[in-house]
Amino acid sequence: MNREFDHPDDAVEEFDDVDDVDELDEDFAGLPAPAPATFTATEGFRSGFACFVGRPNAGKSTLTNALVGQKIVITSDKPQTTRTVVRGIVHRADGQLVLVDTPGLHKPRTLLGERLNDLVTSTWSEVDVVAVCFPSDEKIGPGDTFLVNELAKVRRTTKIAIATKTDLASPERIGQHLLDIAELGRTTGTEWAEIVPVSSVTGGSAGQIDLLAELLVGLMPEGPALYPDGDLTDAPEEVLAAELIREAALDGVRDELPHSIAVVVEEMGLREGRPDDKPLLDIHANLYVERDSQKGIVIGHRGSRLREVGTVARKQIESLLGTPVYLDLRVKVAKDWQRDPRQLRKLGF
Ligand SMILES: Nc1nc2c(ncn2[C@@H]2O[C@H](COP(=O)(O)OP(=O)(O)OP(=O)(O)O)[C@@H](O)[C@H]2O)c(=O)[nH]1
Repeated sequence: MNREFDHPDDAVEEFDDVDDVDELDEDFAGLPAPAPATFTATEGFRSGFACFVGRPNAGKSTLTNALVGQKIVITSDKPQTTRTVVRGIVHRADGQLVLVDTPGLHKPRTLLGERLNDLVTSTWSEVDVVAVCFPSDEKIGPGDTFLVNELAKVRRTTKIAIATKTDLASPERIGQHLLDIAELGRTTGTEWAEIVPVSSVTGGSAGQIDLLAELLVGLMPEGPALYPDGDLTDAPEEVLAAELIREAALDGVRDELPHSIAVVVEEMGLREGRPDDKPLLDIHANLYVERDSQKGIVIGHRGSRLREVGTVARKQIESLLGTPVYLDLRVKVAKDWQRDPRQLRKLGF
């Protein structure tokens, strides 16, 4: 084994980038304060819950962020990145949409997989609309058919189909894809209320994100706003911070390692004794892996990788929460946590 990997704790101690904070104070303008809550119901105003489902990597999290207009859900090119149910809130003049982001439905191989699948199916019956995402650069496959068949059993919920990632496919391919989606609806007995092609990266009207928001709001029941103006998510800040750290840690790791990484924020609070105009948010987080060998990979040569992960995550957390952050990140081994009910509970599943 590489000797550097034997001293992960040195690496963790080296990771102390509080010095960066002064640098940051200068150009840190902060985010605008949230507007006061307005719960008054206007005639014709609609509000409700929608959730995106689809095979792993279908683009659900990216779509949630595009609709909300800010990154509140982590994304990655590793399948099955999404674990927690984070709600994004879309504010429009004609209504409010609360988006529930669910993990991808897949054949469970571990206890974690089973729990995630249960979470998905119970969400479907509680929301107003389920939107199934079918990536336009991939053919509809057995996984999609399995999912839509399962969804068909949830009778009352309105279903729509979204052809995601249209920027990655030719117009002909998109046309065929839309026909295939309609056909899948027929063979599974699912009535699509809408079939909408979108791209989350194209921007402007060509991406059709705004059109999707309008259609979704139109499918919601009439009712007052459910969340105050300006709220973009109701996920606790600890969860958002942990997710951003996990996202940074996932970048560049391969094989089974992505699934072995879990992050828990142990402590988070404003540092005492700081001047009002120079606050500092202390975050102490543990990054869990399943085996000793994985610890070395995450930490990297003399802690270089962990430092990089910490810096990327810290910047993302700062931009989301609007406060300079001191991030203390430690790597720990929770042996085979994906298969161990006690460990799963501890890690929040
Ligand atoms: N080109 C392009 N890439 C996209 C688009 N939407 C998502 N992606 C990419 O596709 C990959 C998967 O996107 P996610 O949003 O994480 O997918 P997901 O369905 O939430 O994935 P799980 O968490 O595994 O269920 C990421 O690399 C995204 O950047 C899109 O509209 N266009």
